[in-house]
Amino acid sequence: MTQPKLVAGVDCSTQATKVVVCDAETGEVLREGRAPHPDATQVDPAEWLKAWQIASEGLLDDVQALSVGGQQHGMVLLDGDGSTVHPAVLWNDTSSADATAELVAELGGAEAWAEAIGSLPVPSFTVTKLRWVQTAAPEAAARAAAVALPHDWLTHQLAAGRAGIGDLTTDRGDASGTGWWSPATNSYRPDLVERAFGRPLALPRVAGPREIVGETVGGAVIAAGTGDNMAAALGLDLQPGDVAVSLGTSGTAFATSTTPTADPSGLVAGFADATGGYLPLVCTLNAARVMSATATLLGMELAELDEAALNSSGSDGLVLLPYLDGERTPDLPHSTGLVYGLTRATMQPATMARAAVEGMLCGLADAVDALRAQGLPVERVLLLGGAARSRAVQALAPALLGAPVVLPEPGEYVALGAARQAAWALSDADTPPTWSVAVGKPESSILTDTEAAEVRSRYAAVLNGTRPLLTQP
Ligand SMILES: Nc1ncnc2c1ncn2[C@@H]1O[C@H](COP(=O)(O)OP(=O)(O)O)[C@@H](O)[C@H]1O
Ligand SMILES: O=C(CO)[C@@H](O)[C@H](O)COP(=O)(O)O
Repeated sequence: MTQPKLVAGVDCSTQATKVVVCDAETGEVLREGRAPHPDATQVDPAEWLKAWQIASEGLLDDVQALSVGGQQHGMVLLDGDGSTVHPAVLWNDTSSADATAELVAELGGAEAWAEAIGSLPVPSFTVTKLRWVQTAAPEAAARAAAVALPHDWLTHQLAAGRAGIGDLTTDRGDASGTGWWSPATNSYRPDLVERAFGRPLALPRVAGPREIVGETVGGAVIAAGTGDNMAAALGLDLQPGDVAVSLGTSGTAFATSTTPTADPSGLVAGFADATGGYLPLVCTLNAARVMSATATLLGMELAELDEAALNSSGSDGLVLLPYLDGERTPDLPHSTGLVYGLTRATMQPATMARAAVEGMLCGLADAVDALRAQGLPVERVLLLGGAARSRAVQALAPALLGAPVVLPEPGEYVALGAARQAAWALSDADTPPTWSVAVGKPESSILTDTEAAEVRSRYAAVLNGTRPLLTQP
């Protein structure tokens, strides 16, 4: 019997590195590993390499191809020898809020940015971090010769025999989150790097969707890799009419598109995908960790919080704005969380648990509405990420998101998408291999449409009523 060809996919995301090894033909997952990352918004990239070594230990011997999906936007600054000159500044670090405002104004406002790169930069975007580092760490900035993203950097470490920063590679999907690459024209805007940083920097070459960009010391070929959301879209085989809602560290809502978007409101980022198309996406800074932080506050395990939220009779007017790490959508980088509506009746652990889950989902419901406003059809929502395992989330999501919800069987869809890209690179086909994705039904809904509309309208009223407070540094 012939042995199946094996491919590996890596997800170097915010909280952990995850590795899956799959049958290249069917996508069946044969082995998995994971290792945590430090809990910080600025991280030495060497930590990702360590996590990769632990997560992939003993998994890769007979693997023929691999690919890296990575958290988007993180700024990795390198000197001429390829050494890092500053800790990587991650997508959820909001230090560049003032730099963002400066850059947006300098280019001529939101419309000008939407036209230039398909997105309005918020502090997550790498371009704003380039401006910020000039004043926050001028010595490091002075030594920088190249800028890369987390997946570019890890790919560079895994590729044997690369000569230096001139050999760095990226892909369309991840490049579209930098703020200096245009999905509509498929090209870099080096002028925007110079505007932000005051001088040019070497940029990774943008590889094609099924290109091989190197080889590991073990002889496995390395595919282009991509941003984590683009990899998840590939892992889910997202089709027109599908919207993925991912509840990991970030909350994201995204859909595939054959045409680029350019939303000057800044709600929808006009990203590219990993297949040659586009991936309009809305991202919040606060998702799964809203639930874990609320569990800590209430002295509960995550499973107890989930049970309490599910069995609560309702939030009874208690609203939790979940902006625990500041917020990106809505664009409120200086905001903090807020609880409104406390009475003796609502000041109960179960009501608080319910309000936390509802608050997190209301942010994502606004995200799905923003995609609708860009003309994207929302025929069904595929719910994924760590917090999609929560029964309360599953039971509240359909009514709050206003769409039928399906649950892809639990899995690491970013790593799976990266593995599918690796299998594609290994083949000589024009399209990625067909891997089936089994979907199941979520818990039964516990909110009527009328109740969901009330929850969302209270959330909007508290947000709008407190906006002046939430915008203050
Ligand atoms: N049953 C659950 N209910 C709520 N949150 C969960 C559950 N299981 C895992 N999580 C949370 O999911 C998060 C990890 O999700 P993941 O999608 O892997 O994130 P990331 O890709 O950003 O690292 C953690 O914050 C974890 O606490
Ligand atoms: O910034 C974005 C999307 O634009 C985030 O989605 C990051 O890509 C991090 O993702 P997770 O670690 O939460 O998966």
